[in-house]
Amino acid sequence: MILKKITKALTLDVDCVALDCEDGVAINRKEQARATIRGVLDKGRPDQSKTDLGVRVNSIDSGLCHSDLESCLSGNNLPDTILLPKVESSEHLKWFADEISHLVKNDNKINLIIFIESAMAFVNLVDICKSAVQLSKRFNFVPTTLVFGSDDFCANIGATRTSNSIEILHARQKLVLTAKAFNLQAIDMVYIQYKDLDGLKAQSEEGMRMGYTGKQVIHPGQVPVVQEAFLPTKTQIDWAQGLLRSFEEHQKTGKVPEKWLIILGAFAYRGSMIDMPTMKQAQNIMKLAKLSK
Ligand SMILES: CC(C)(COP(=O)(O)OP(=O)(O)OC[C@H]1O[C@@H](n2cnc3c(N)ncnc32)[C@H](O)[C@@H]1OP(=O)(O)O)[C@@H](O)C(=O)NCCC(=O)NCCSC(=O)C[C@H](O)C(=O)O
Ligand SMILES: [Mg+2]
Repeated sequence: MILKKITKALTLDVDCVALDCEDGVAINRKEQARATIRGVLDKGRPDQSKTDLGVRVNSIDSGLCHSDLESCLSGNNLPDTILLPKVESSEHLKWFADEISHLVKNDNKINLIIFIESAMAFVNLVDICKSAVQLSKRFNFVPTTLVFGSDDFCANIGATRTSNSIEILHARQKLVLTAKAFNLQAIDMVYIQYKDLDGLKAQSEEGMRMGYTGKQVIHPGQVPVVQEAFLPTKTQIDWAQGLLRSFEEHQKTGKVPEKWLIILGAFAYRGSMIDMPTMKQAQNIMKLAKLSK
């Protein structure tokens, strides 16, 4: 990623900027990318910026990861997050924990975002998550997120891309399911046709409905479309607020609002049966709405 793009990325209203040493950088530019990233970290984050500043290092098996980590973890300003691509086993996590223990000298905890992007990674996914959680208790990193690396995944399993993405459906569902089991965020696949904003919107909304908490973006033009797709709509917020208000009222007064019909512990609200799972969905919507303010 060249400095011009990094500078622009740091002005965007995004949750995390990933400074890339990996697949966005040509093999003969790796040293230059490390030096540029070191310079950006040394300058410090722009004033008032709440954006998480991350570095995507090269994969452990590439043989380049140690030098990437050494460079980005060596100065006074550390990145908030390391994005570790092509993680395939708990051994990879052990290697990473050992590196971090040697390179991070103070008590700082670095966030870890794990890219899952091969058949072997999916076969070992539960072990990878267990290992990340266990190791984080003894080493100074915090696993926060799994990312679905769909492009590498398709290359790895020899899949052909289709318009309805059937070839990645199982993996896409497995990632979100496993992430949630370990209380990790799940970040959805990248949409590489960066000029096709309608296609991006449809894929983003699909990911959000599947339970993903966000999506990778590769171009500034993708940011507003993805943010809108992952935030609750006004209609959803009105529904959730109304439901929670009515429920609180009911809890206080013990009276059933007239519009509620109690049936075996459930009640009716705006024409739907509501029970505890639906209340939790309403709470999820409000939590997300508050986070986005
Ligand atoms: C895809 C691109 C190469 C297109 O770049 P470009 O032709 O320069 O686009 P534009 O002329 O439309 O750019 C308009 C302005 O926006 C800036 N820009 C473009 N992209 C970025 C960016 N990523 N971050 C910040 N700023 C950006 C341009 O500089 C222009 O600025 P200005 O002149 O001031 O108006 C390019 O978008 C790009 O390189 N994107 C990133 C590619 C990348 O990182 N790929 C790797 C990540 S995806 C992945 O890893 C997949 C995953 O691992 C998997 O396996 O699935
Ligand atoms: Mg990849």
